[in-house]
Amino acid sequence: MTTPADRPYIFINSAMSADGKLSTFERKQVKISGKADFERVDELRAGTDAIMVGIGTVLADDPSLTVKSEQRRQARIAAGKEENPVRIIVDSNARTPLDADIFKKGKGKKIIVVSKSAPSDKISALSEMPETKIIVADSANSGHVNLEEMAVQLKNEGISRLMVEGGATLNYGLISAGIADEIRIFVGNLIIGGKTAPTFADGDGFSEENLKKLTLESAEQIEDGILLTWKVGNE
Ligand SMILES: NC(=O)C1=CN([C@@H]2O[C@H](COP(=O)(O)OP(=O)(O)OC[C@H]3O[C@@H](n4cnc5c(N)ncnc54)[C@H](OP(=O)(O)O)[C@@H]3O)[C@@H](O)[C@H]2O)C=CC1
Ligand SMILES: Nc1nc(O)c(N)c(N[C@@H]2O[C@H](COP(=O)(O)O)[C@@H](O)[C@H]2O)n1
Repeated sequence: MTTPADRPYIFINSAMSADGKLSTFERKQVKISGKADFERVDELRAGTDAIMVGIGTVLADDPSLTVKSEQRRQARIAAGKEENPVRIIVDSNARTPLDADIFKKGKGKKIIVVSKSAPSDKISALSEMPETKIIVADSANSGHVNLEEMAVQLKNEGISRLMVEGGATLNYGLISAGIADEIRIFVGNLIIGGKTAPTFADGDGFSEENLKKLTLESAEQIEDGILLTWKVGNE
């Protein structure tokens, strides 16, 4: 059993529709938030040590996860940091495409977290990508990466503050592992619908006696949406 001191402070930032969806049934990136929220997310990115997504988001959206503002990148450099936070993909089977935007856009370190059963040829191909480190984590019972053990390894890499940008399955994995400390959700002014569209937290779901309790820290209107900030009760 690890303690919060053994791992980074982990917060999830997502944008969801008014009906709780992260994207459409086609699982393609949807513009949920506007310019003001985009700036807020960029500021959050610039203030973290690392940004993490699941392999599902890489395959669906191909994000670059870079800090977009030149001014914010320069401020990081002036503070003695890389211009982008470390970019991390949780990818048990080393499926990250070698032509993913994370490798093509922006400077800085990348970490791919794989499980011990990932194919060795795929691991070695990824490890040859520039500024890329492979972390091999234990497998959870599900066969996916053991997120708690991964978090300890990331702390040992010098990551103290970790921002997670989804998607639905990774969000649930972190919350159910009891290692998500804070959740920031921008609720946008649209309905996406669809029973197979990803929600903020998919996975198996909690039974009634195990529901995860949150404490509301703030609710702030941004343009036509609301930013909700919650602390997660992990005790
Ligand atoms: N609106 C928003 O803010 C955002 C929306 N999205 C949307 O979300 C969708 C993608 O979500 P989703 O498909 O759920 O993919 P995720 O990005 O959540 O990645 C899930 C994958 O991560 C890997 N993984 C490894 N270990 C674990 C673990 N212990 N727990 C959970 N996952 C693990 C698994 O694949 P493996 O076993 O192969 O490793 C799993 O399938 C897309 O439609 C995207 O557009 C995504 C981000 C933000
Ligand atoms: N904050 C926010 N608002 C939206 O409307 C979104 N669709 C997302 N999606 C996330 O942003 C990632 C794209 O990052 P890059 O621009 O490529 O750096 C995407 O993968 C989702 O994580 N976020």
